Amino acid sequence: MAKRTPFDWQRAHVMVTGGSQGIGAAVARAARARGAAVSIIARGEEPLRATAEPIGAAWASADVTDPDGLQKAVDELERRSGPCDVLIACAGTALPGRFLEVPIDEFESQMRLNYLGAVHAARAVLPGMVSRGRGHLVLTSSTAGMIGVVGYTGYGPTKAAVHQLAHCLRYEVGPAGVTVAVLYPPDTDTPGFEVENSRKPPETVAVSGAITPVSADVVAAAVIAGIDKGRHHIAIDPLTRVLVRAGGIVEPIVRPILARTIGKARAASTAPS
Ligand SMILES: CCCCCCCCCCCCCCC[C@@H](O)[C@@H](N)CO
Repeated sequence: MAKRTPFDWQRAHVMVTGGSQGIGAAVARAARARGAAVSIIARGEEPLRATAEPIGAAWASADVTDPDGLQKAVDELERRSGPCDVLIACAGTALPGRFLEVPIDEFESQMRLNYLGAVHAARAVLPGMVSRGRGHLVLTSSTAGMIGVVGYTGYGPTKAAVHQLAHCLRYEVGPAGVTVAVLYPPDTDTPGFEVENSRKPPETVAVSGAITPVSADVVAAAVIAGIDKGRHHIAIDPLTRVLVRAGGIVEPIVRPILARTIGKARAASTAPS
């Protein structure tokens, strides 16, 4: 079998959406450390500047839910640092809660940001990648996009949608030389995770406990290794790796185990003290 040519980071222009903090910022730093030209896109100018300037990255402020604004930012960054070779779509949020207690607009806002934000980012860079016959897209799903997790009725479907987007898109752009990869981070220690934790129902905390949170740098290192190896699936922890491999076979096995954990957590949280 022909040996893969290692990815040439030194000649690459890497763009990261949601790049001003958390996983996005860690990925930007890791790509920069490999010698890539890095551009980061996020909404707030101050956090962007604070992340970009110390590592010598370019930045542009844009909201990934606004396709026109995002396209302008991508065009500007491509004028500055050359065509985008790698797009890592990290912008996203998780707003857990019980289905009937989550405000209805949060279902829509999470779908707009997590799913449509990935769609808009991919559409902004794909015409160029396809015409050049090369490129890497990394779209961020989640462990919670692979398996139903209690308390994530608003979030999980957005990440399942990202997973499906990548699978459908790969058929179209793979033959043109573009690799479409899906990243499945478990709980990751980021500023967003602190906010998420503050609103998790106890049963979500109980189930999430099955996987120990990882650092954003660990996720970033997995992204870099995944691109180096041309992987289509980038999972970090062993449990998520099993879920990614086994997909639908695992769900019926896992469901009764999770149901017991949830039952115990509910009973403990409603027991009189
Ligand atoms: C023997 C099988 C047990 C299976 C247990 C599966 C538990 C799965 C726990 C998933 C935790 C949720 C992961 C969400 C991760 C992030 O996407 C989220 N925190 C966003 O910030």
